Amino acid sequence: MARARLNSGDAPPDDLPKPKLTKTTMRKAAKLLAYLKPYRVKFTVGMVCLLFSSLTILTFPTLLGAMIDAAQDKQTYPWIPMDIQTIGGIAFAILFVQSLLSFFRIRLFVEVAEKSLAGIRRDSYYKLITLPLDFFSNRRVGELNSRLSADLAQIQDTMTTTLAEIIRQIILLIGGIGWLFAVSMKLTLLNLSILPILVVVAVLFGRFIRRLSRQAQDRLAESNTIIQETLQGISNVKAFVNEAYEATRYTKSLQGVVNIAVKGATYRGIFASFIIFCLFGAVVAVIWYGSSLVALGEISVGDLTTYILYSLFVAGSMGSFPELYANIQKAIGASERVIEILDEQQEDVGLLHEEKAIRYVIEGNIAFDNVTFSYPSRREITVLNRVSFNARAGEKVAIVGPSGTGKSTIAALILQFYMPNRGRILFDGREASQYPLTDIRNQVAIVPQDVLLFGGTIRENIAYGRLTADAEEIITAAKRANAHDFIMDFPEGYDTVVGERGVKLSGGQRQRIAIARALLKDPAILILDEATSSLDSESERQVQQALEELMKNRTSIIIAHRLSTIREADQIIVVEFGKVVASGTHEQLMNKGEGLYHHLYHLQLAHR
Ligand SMILES: Nc1ncnc2c1ncn2[C@@H]1O[C@H](COP(=O)(O)OP(=O)(O)OP(=O)(O)O)[C@@H](O)[C@H]1O
Repeated sequence: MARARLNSGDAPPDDLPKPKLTKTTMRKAAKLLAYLKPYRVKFTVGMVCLLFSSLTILTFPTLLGAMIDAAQDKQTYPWIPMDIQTIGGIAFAILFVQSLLSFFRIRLFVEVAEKSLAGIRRDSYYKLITLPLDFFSNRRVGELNSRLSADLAQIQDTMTTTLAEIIRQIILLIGGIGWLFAVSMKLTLLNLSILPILVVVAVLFGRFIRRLSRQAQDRLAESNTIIQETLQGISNVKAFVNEAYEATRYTKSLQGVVNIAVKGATYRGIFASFIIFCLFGAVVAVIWYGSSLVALGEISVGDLTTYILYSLFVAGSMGSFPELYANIQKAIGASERVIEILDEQQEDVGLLHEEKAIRYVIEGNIAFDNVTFSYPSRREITVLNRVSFNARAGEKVAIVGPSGTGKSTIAALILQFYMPNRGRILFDGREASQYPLTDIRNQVAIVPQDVLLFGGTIRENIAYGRLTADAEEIITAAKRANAHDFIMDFPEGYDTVVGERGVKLSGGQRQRIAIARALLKDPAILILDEATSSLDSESERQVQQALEELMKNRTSIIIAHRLSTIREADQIIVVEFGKVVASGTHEQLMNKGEGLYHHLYHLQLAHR
């Protein structure tokens, strides 16, 4: 049964998993009902409207039957006057009340559902942004996002329509069957012996057809992937002269779509004729038998009309239950997954601006004391093994080593994205755990390898370093980061929108924006994850200059890929397979005459 959507948001996809309805799953889902609590008065009023609007609908068949009987000078029920005009008037009055009740029901339910859903959405988002990084490393963010929005859309659909619909259909079903028995016991028994069989067959057949059409959709999606792939890699297709191969591949895939669609059409055709035959067959049977009862004088024509109308109600609600039940199942599965996210353990990060204020100032001394670490998602691999080093406030410390040895992991640990399994990380001689998490992150800035800018203006992107910065401070930071000139070259200057819908910035430009952002933050500790991809020499010079400016007066941890840039470092730490294998200044390490650093340095010189 197709129902119009009354709410915002995307329609939930059909393929949401449906869990078994058990006590535990229901109890979990019920947790979300707490979000309805603040709106319980409106919800209750909505329920009352729903109850009365469903009950009023049930009076119509009786009234209409009585009207037909009144036309033949018969009075079916003593409590309904035998006058067409009066009955017509009553019917319209009830209709009016019913419409009013329906309006309030829909209006209140949608309001309550939207408001409580906004609460669930808000809490899920708050939770997501305060979850530790580990949570995200196990999941693909795009998937998480679409999963969550599909789940929330399903819950929303259930809250706004499915719940109300179930209650309405139950009232119609019970009330309808009650009235059917009241009108004619014999007819009802005949009817009840056919209807359920019909409904069951229809539901089963319907499910089979739905599966077929889903297969057709999947096939179509597959063939669309071919188009997408080839268009994205069109230069490859052309370079390898593989047009013919792709054309055949697509044609084959299309043939598959057609085959399955035609198969679906055959079954759909059978199904439609079967349903039409049975539905009308049932109507014919009831009217046939009913008419003979009328002929025998057992029931009146009005009764027969009343009866037919009630049977339609009952059949309608029986038919709607499978879909409603499936929706509830999906909603419960969706709630479970949302609850799982809401129950995750979050980091100790507040969501109020006041909570950002720094309580313990860090001067900039960092020490790693025998730190051993493996990522929670890959416990079996020890990424850092008893790593120790000491960076005094204001020093430049470079970390070098082959790719994949754990350099970026050291940066992630300084930022407290993860906690060491063993050993300690100290800031100014105090253990990291003694500081509030926000204090550490507020006083450490990172200029990452791959700078991600948000889809806003350049001004907003720089201000992300310190949201309270004024226009002048932003410009000063940009000037110090060698970014001001290129920003002013854009017609809209600082208001230039970057990212997908705006200007695409070059790697070097993005880095300078990130440097300006870090300058604005003015941290005690700076982590510089050098970009692996090399910039052209002019851009490189500009970035290098900006970095020198940024590194002044603070502790800098440089994860270096180009050894030429770190010759001046106060200390170079050489890491291999997660262990510190050597440390010292450039001269000290070179003077050894052998070792990893020496080797790497010569390797890079040779590649110049
Ligand atoms: N989130 C993560 N979950 C699990 N393993 C990870 C994660 N991030 C990195 N690793 C693994 O940890 C090891 C160290 O990675 P890391 O990024 O610290 O190396 P790196 O020295 O910075 O490398 P590069 O120089 O290539 O940037 C690698 O084997 C990597 O596969």
